[in-house]
Amino acid sequence: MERLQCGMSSLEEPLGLGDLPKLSINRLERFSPSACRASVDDSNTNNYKHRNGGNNQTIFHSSAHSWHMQGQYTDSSCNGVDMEFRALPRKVLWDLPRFVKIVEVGPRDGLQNEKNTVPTSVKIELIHKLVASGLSVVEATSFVSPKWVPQLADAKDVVEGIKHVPDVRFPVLTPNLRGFEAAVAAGAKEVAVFASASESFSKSNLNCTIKESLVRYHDVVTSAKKHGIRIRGYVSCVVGCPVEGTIHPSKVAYVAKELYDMGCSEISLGDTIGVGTPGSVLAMLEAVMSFVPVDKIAVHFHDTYGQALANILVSLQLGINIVDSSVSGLGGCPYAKGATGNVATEDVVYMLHGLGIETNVDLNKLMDAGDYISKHLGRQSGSKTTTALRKLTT
Ligand SMILES: CC(C)(COP(=O)([O-])OP(=O)([O-])OC[C@H]1O[C@@H](n2cnc3c(N)ncnc32)[C@H](O)[C@@H]1OP(=O)([O-])[O-])[C@@H](O)C(=O)NCCC(=O)NCCSC(=O)C[C@@](C)(O)CC(=O)[O-]
Repeated sequence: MERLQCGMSSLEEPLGLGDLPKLSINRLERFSPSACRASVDDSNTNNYKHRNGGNNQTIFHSSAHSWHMQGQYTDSSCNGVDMEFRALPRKVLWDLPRFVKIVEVGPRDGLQNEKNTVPTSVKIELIHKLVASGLSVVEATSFVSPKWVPQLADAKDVVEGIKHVPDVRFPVLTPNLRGFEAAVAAGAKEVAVFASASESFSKSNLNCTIKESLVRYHDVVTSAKKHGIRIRGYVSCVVGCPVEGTIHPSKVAYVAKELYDMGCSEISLGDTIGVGTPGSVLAMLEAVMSFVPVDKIAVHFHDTYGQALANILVSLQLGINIVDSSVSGLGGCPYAKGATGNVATEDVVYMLHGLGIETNVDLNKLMDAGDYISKHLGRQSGSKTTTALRKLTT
């Protein structure tokens, strides 16, 4: 009990650089002004380095100076002031990827937490709208116990309703072999397993210890390999846990390494209760990157404390180019008290396009998908971008 109170109170303060563990944090040096200057000097006007799977590659960002309005880039003419603006992001922000793959998790992470179960037909229509916006990976549902997550008890029907959609990945969550087999029987081509860096959260979310969950997932991965099914691995509570408080990066690195070594093709790091700040996220990523290649890491931020975009930016600067997000900022975990929604996909797209990073997503169509589900849920969109842009156009 004493431990629990202690843990809870530690989450009242933001986790910052003061909480950095004694890990090798040599990458921090790359954030120093002198390191940035060196990078800009090396860049020779429009070119600069970015890391891709550990290799340095020179890229060109023609629209890094642009801002994004109603789905359009607004490139102004090249006068002296514009040139200065164009140079600015490269002086301050560097090492950014050219393309970011967005993994839309709204239909699963978003809708699993709704008080009223959303009808299957609405879920399917939402997924179609998300795909129409250009998203190429949409996490569709979970094959978990309906006693634990009744909102997603229609998983089979959802997969049935989207299986004809070509060229889009639809991963589904599977907590055990039983869920995996049901997913494959329904026609799923990709699954995700979800472990935790916190023992307490593992117990409340999966009713087992971290080790037991990893044993289960080993069976799932073995079976997935046999079926040629791609498998994603989540680690939740990567910065903080609602019960244990601060989670040490070494615990996250351990679970991430286990999932990667057993054969997960991508490891998504979930700040389940959204307590991370760029300082604590940096330390956590640093630890994981010692064991998992940067191009296999995704970040998954809930926006409880309004830190998600800042955390994504710091992740991009480390070379990560896969970002999970949820349309309209839907979400939360039924087993993580106090967790609010994921960062809104619309806000992520707005920021990325503003940085000149491509996503292949049409912001207007994405906002339409957000409007559709928000209207159904009877509430305003959780996306600040949608709120701002809709005010301009109505
Ligand atoms: C893992 C269990 C099943 C253990 O649950 P349990 O109660 O320990 O397991 P059990 O084996 O005793 O089974 C209980 C009942 O569920 C059935 N069952 C068992 N497995 C399945 C299955 N796959 N599909 C359908 N039914 C299943 C099983 O047959 C049995 O039915 P009964 O005999 O009582 O009628 C349960 O704890 C569970 O389903 N947990 C999932 C909870 C969940 O989905 N949480 C939200 C995920 S969000 C998250 O983890 C974070 C993430 C990924 O979003 C990242 C982030 O945000 O940071």
